[in-house]
Amino acid sequence: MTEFRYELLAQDGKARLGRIYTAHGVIDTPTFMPVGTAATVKAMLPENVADTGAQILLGNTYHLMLRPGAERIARLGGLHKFMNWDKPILTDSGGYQVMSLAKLRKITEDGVTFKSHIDGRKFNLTPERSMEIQHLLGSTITMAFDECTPFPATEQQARESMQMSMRWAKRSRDAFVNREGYALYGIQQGSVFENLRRESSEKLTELDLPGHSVGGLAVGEGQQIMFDTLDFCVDMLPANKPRYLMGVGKPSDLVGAVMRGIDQFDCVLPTRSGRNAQAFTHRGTLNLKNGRHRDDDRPLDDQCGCPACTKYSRAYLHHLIKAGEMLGSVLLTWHNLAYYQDLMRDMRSAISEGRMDAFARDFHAAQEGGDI
Ligand SMILES: CNc1nc2c(CC[C@H]3O[C@@H](OC)[C@H](O)[C@@H]3O)c3nc(N)[nH]c(=O)c3cc2[nH]1
Repeated sequence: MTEFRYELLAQDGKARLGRIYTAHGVIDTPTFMPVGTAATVKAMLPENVADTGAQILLGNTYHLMLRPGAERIARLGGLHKFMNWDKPILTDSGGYQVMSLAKLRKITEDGVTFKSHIDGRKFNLTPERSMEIQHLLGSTITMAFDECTPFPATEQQARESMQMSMRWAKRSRDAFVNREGYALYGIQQGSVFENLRRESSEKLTELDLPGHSVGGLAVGEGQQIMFDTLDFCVDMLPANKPRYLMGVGKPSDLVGAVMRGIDQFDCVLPTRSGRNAQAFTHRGTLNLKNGRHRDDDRPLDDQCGCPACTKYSRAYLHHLIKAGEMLGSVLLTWHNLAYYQDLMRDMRSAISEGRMDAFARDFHAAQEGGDI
């Protein structure tokens, strides 16, 4: 069996090249984790997600506890078997989604009670229940149960929210069932306040967890404030363990956050945008709804090897989108995931060769080059 372990292989400034060893396989970092909220990466077969280079997926406690239910997935063999994905799965703990999706939420020290946004059934989610659900799912990496502090927040609001999340982190650690090759990650909170981020990091370090995430960002603060916060909060987390920035982001967010020491990312952007005709390419972002593509027989991205770019034209993709054909969503989702994986792979190469600064300069020049 494999113990859960992080190996730091190289550094270039604050950017890190690493590898995470888990019970379900190895993850090369920096890594992007496609979001598979309801036990599927929308519009994709898992084997095709793996073809793009993804080594780990995301699942969600909130969605799966409501439907089809954690006990049901456990009876059916666990989430890996259920969705036919045998590599690592990281599941979020539910707190964020309760605040963003559920109705009639009530937060107490014990946890959160809420009504399902699907059928109105009442639920109670506590650190202990969140750990039990993620255990039933068979998650490779379990996230502590936390509250994602809204932005903006006053320092006092952020302090109270962070301190409750740290009490919940200890309850999560005490309820987590340790299995070799599996891990529980703590979630750093504290909004944009350096003193609160430090207090949160000290509390998490005391729990001696195998990995951590930076929570409470990508909540509307904007890229500059996010980067300014990362400039001081990432280094507060133990350097010998993975650092995951939750919910991030667009390509330039990923480049900037890798350069500030982040190892893991998740974001709905590549998949959600793919279903909304938006494509991320090496030369910037374009929307295939735009009529200018109707006669364009060029590939979407001439530096991409995915099926959308090697087998079809922009004109065809435009046609599928305008006709509302589901193949349009499939091909653009596939492309965006392939682009994100290529970006992470290119950053891993740049770090290993000590040329991350040059990579970032070339990346921004190509993105702003126009004429795509
Ligand atoms: C988008 N910005 C953002 N997302 C965030 C998520 C959910 C990511 C999860 O939410 C889902 O997408 C919205 C994905 O499936 C992912 O698992 C967070 N989750 C927790 N537990 N704590 C946080 O402080 C937190 C902060 C975030 N900021």
